[in-house]
Amino acid sequence: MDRSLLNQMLDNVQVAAFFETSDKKSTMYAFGQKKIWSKMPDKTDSIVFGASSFDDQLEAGIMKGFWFEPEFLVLLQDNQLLSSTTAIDDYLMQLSQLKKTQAPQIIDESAEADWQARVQTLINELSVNRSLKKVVFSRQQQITLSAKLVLSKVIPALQKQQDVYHAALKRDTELFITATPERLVKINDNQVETAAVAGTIRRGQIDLEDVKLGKELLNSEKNNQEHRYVVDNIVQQLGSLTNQLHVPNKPFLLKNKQVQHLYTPIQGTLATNISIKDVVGKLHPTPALGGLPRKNALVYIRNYELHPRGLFASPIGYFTKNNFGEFVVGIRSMYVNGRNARLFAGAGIVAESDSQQEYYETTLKFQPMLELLEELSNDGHTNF
Ligand SMILES: C=C(O[C@@H]1C=C(C(=O)O)C=C[C@H]1O)C(=O)O
Repeated sequence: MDRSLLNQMLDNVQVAAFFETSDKKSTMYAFGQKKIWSKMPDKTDSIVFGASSFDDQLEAGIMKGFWFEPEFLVLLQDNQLLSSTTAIDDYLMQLSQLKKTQAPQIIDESAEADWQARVQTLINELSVNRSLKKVVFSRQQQITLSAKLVLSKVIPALQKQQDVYHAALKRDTELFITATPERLVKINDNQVETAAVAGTIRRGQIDLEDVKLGKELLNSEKNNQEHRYVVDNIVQQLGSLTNQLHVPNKPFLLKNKQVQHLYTPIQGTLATNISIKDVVGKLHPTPALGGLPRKNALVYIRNYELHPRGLFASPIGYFTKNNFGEFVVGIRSMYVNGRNARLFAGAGIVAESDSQQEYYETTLKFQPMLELLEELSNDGHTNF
């Protein structure tokens, strides 16, 4: 199957979604809208794609949350097409000639100058206020581009980034794009898979340094504490929804290009009559994206982050009428509307955190989207 035609089709329709697993075994293209919602619907008689807003703060457009039942779906499994080729050909016939697009250059950038100072205030608060244990604090970077982004260019550039999920959601001029390492939940029959991803250190320049940094992360009391908050909370939240949970007693390392994380995969068997929506609703936001206790952390985020998060750090994915589905969290992400982009990065802050290190960590977490923009500005000819 010529993927470039499918990618072009994403630009030809008003509403679309793209979802690819980190092992690249499963790729989905969803085109056109049969129905739309701003909140995750309870059920579907086919398939629904979408993303929730982080905590329902006032937002416009897709950042309020956007869900749709597609008109047409293309599935690839291990690069093999599962959909009928004639149906695809018929649908692709609607492709209008695409206008030649310009490679988008970054023409303006602005960051939150006082973020590190606000993190320090948060650290001070965490050391005196025992009713707040962890807050995942984020910042945004605004970027003005010289030209609009088109998904037919974005998707192949995004796919160059390895070992992460690739997802995109589009409505009219709006796009949300993520290269996230973090699955929120996958449900297949009655099997549920989730993971705690929290605790971060950079990658080393050479193997020896990388292994040393990995060990440092695995042995770091501060990072293990941050991570345990997430594991314990997931286990607690899933308690009433599952019959059995398998939780390794020690985290592994999950490595991406810029960072490595502590990672605990968690599997279980779903109790009867539990929907994927119930699971997403219970888990989101885990203390990897919100904090602990959840309510207090969300109040803190609302009061001290400068902008609402929209779809950042929120569930993005799909589910079917048979309660199959997969959701990831929209981190290492950006929102684009026309020529304006907003990039997001956050870090879990605890009383033992160092504001300068957290600043550096968020700088690394912006990189996937900055590299994507760099790649697009060279029209796909950059080799990182
Ligand atoms: C919030 C982000 O990442 C989350 C926070 C992490 C941490 O604090 O160590 C690690 C992975 C993610 O769960 C982000 O990338 O923006």
